Amino acid sequence: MEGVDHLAFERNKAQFDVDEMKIVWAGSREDFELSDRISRLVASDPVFRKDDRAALGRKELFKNTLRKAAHAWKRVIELRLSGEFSALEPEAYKLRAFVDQPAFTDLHWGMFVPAIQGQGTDEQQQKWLPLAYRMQIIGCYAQTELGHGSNVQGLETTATFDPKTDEFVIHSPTLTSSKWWPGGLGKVSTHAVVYARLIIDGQDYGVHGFIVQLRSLDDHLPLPGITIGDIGMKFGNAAYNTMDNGVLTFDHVRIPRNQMLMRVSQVTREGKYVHSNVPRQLVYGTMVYVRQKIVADASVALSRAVCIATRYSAVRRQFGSHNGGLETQVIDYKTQQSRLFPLLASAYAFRFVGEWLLWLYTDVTERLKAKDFSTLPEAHACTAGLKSLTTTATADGIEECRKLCGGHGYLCSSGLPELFAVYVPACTYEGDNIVLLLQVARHLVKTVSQLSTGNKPVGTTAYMARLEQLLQYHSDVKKAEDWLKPNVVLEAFEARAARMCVACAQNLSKFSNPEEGFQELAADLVEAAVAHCQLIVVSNVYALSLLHKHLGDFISTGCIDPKQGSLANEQLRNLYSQVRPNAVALVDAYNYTDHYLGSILGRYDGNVYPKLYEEAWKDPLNDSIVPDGFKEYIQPLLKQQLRNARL
Ligand SMILES: CC/C=C\C/C=C\C/C=C\CCCC(=O)SCCNC(=O)CCNC(=O)[C@H](O)C(C)(C)COP(=O)(O)OP(=O)(O)OC[C@H]1O[C@@H](n2cnc3c(N)ncnc32)[C@H](O)[C@@H]1OP(=O)(O)O
Ligand SMILES: Cc1cc2nc3c(=O)[nH]c(=O)nc-3n(C[C@H](O)[C@H](O)[C@H](O)COP(=O)(O)OP(=O)(O)OC[C@H]3O[C@@H](n4cnc5c(N)ncnc54)[C@H](O)[C@@H]3O)c2cc1C
Repeated sequence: MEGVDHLAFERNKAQFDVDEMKIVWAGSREDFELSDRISRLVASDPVFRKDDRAALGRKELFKNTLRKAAHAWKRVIELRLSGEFSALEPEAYKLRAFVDQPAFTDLHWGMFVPAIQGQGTDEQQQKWLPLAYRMQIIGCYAQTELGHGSNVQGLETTATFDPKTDEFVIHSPTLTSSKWWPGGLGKVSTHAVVYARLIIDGQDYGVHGFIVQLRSLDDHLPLPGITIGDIGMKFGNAAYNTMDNGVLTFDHVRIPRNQMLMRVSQVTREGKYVHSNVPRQLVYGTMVYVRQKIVADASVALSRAVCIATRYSAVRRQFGSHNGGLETQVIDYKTQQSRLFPLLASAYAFRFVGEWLLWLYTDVTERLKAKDFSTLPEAHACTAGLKSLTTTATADGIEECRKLCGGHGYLCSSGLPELFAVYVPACTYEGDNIVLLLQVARHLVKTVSQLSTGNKPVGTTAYMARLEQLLQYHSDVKKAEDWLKPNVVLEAFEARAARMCVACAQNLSKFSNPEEGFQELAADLVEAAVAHCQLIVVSNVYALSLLHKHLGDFISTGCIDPKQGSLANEQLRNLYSQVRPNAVALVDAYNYTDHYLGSILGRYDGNVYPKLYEEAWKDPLNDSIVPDGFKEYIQPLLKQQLRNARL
């Protein structure tokens, strides 16, 4: 029934202050009030309706996205939500909160602007950022090519310095050098930060960033030498098809020398390459920035799915009726709890580890300003590893939430198929998850190999300083509640990670060619990297469900024995019983509006069945009782069969 809270009985079970938890989830009271205000504004604005996406064709879908993005920008300005331009991140997130589907603005604010901020000189920032902030130009991040994405050093686009004219000539020498994938590129962006091989006097200086105008600011047509378009439909129906991921080729396009991003390296008027003594990897800085953002995004995406699955699990009843009484809520089944509650915990864990990663990223950014590069390897390893870990867990978690909702989870009106289709490329973009874990593994093996030189590991590898102790470690857990002691859990995760890293390092040492060994042992190295990254999350937040899931590692590395593993599982069941009365309240704390969730199963009021039934009839297929095509194709067949039967 309308207006009745079918989940009130669940909300009354909460054993904590939901309003306080809303502040914790938002990060601060100010952030809560801002996000609450924006979400309600969006929910009440018909321009931001989401229920029509599945029925729109690609062109209408895209046009509608442009309309939403333009309206969102206008509303951000009207409502004075646009903070000081220096505080850019909220800009990007405010717009994303309004548009709430992939759009060119993601890459304008999320990559084009940060690339200029991070790799542009002060003069270049003063010239280009005001144009970008006012959206007088629209930018994208054009790095990936048809032939190379993971291997940035393999990019083929060239930027050849012409000393006669003081210009770079940007060119696509091969088909595989075509820029391919950049979001916002296909139909909207007027400019791009293009990553290309810097060539001076025949010498290749590797990949650098260049600001290139792509389209006229008058008629939006591609400039001379530029061929540009969309790469075509992607996974899912609406999903990422609201984004114009593009293809771009250059035919000897000339740009002024001062459009090479020159904070890290410079080219003088005379054509001299100057590389101040900073790590060349600073050219990758934008990717590091986005990877840490993606960890925060993971907690949002996973919490949306968990909110839907938790509320529906509390509404859904199946089996268990006695004497005509109510059937059992599926959330009370231990199997449902063992699948759902670890995801509920993960959403919170990723939210908090994302805060920690933002601190780490901010710290390394400040240090870089002071030419202190000491924590750059740690920042790269943590952003790469946590981006990989959280996006894999979130993509798998959204699919698990669909399954937790049974058949109705497969309906578009559950919100889960769209959420999954929009989310899963996160395992690939901003770095393929395996490639990134291999970067972490390199960092770990290097750390272990340097221990013998007296090099003291710091940051998230500090536990390696206690290697002797960790290699002797065996848990002294004797009863289930021992697993509630944070230090007991932490030591087990440290020992597991240390032993897996050392085992890899020892096996690598058997190879005369280290690179060959690394390739041969890559699968083991990835597992060791996962163990290390899970330790980072655990040391910042949570554990037991991970320990249970990876029990094989803990037992095979001798950290715990099977009995202790079963005690952990026993403790996990006890914890599920403690979570159960708080489950609905814990997802209420995300403070998501029904509009934002876009899910009938996840409705705040739990009024699922009437709304599911109502929604079905809105499907265009129900516009007619006899569907188009039936009389044309099926009825003749039926009649023919009937005639044959009478013969
Ligand atoms: C507000 C909105 C927020 C976000 C936007 C919204 C949504 C996002 C949606 C879509 C965005 C998607 C955009 C993209 O996908 S952009 C393209 C992304 N592409 C990649 O991520 C490419 C992945 N590949 C790489 O990063 C590199 O190729 C590599 C795998 C790291 C290898 O690089 P390479 O130069 O060959 O280096 P190595 O030889 O492996 O290592 C040499 C040395 O360098 C160190 N290193 C590597 N990378 C970094 C780094 N980023 N920072 C610091 N140091 C780095 C590496 O550890 C090694 O060090 P040693 O000490 O061992 O020598
Ligand atoms: C939705 C979406 C949006 C995107 N937006 C942008 C954008 O705005 N700008 C941009 O520049 N790019 C963008 N990209 C491109 C994206 O960054 C790349 O696709 C990503 O970096 C992966 O690279 P790849 O496609 O070359 O994968 P590949 O590296 O070809 O991966 C294929 C397989 O090879 C494996 N592999 C590759 N190298 C190794 C190795 N050394 N060892 C072991 N296994 C390996 C991978 O693990 C994977 O299983 C986007 C991509 C998507 C899907």
